[in-house]
Amino acid sequence: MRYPRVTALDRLTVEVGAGVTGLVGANGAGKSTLIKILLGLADPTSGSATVLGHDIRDDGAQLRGRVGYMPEHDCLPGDVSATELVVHLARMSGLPTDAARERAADTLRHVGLYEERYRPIGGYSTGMKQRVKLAQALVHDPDVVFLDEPTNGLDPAGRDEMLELVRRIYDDFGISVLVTSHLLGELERICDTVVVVDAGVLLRSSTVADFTRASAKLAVEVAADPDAAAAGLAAAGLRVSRDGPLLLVDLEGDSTFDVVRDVVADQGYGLVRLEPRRHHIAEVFEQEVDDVAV
Ligand SMILES: Nc1ncnc2c1ncn2[C@@H]1O[C@H](COP(=O)(O)OP(=O)(O)OP(=O)(O)O)[C@@H](O)[C@H]1O
Repeated sequence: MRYPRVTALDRLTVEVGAGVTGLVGANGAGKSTLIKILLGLADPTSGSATVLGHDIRDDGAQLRGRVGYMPEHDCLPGDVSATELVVHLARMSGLPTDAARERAADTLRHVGLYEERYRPIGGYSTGMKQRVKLAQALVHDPDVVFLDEPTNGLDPAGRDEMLELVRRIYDDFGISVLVTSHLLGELERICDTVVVVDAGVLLRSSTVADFTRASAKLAVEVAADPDAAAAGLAAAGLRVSRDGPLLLVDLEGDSTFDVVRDVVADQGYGLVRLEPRRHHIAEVFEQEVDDVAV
């Protein structure tokens, strides 16, 4: 997708299956552009895409009937209530009036809007507005939803609640989700698959499990002084490094667990935690950058 001054998406080839998929990239990476193309709202300058088997160039109206869309920016009219807006949009999607009312009430309740839903949206907090945007994306029971930065502008507690809601869209209703964020960490928590885009170029697309594959280290936390415990474990023949209060022991096999247990018990270090370490996605990227730098 080329705009006059910038190539927003550059030879991006990606396939996304059912489940919750995260689309992550810095501001300007091309996430919103990709969503608008997939909705058939923006015409790519070259290339092709299909959504649920519909070609984006020819079947825009049909595919939008099966897709829900939560736009990024504040686009809600301030002088109507959440109920009025969501009922209206449900009817626009083809639901008869009674069904639209019923679905709107259910959906607003599901996203956590109760009595407030009868008040004008203009007086809502950012978190409530995000919930209205989410409700209207779900009200016509789509097969897939595209959520553009649903956690934008929310405080940490609001982010957690929104992420939980996003995950439940698939777990409770079987509606697949494509959700964008510039924060890798939050997508890692709720997504099955993550697609990483940078300046319009695909960096990586893989399952979160692949990203966060277990590293060959055992994280050990003890109540005693970690320096003393590190020395004790090293004396037993283990290779030990430190990550703050955590001791990272090279995992040679199952016997490493036994050696750690025995040393910690014999020396009375007081075991707090013993677990194979998993990478966070961000660490995988840092590692890849380090490898390239080396
Ligand atoms: N209508 C447009 N005309 C010209 N350039 C555009 C247009 N829309 C987006 N761009 C440019 O395309 C690039 C990708 O923008 P896009 O909004 O898709 O990124 P994004 O990853 O969604 O970021 P953000 O979260 O900030 O919206 C940016 O450089 C942006 O300035």
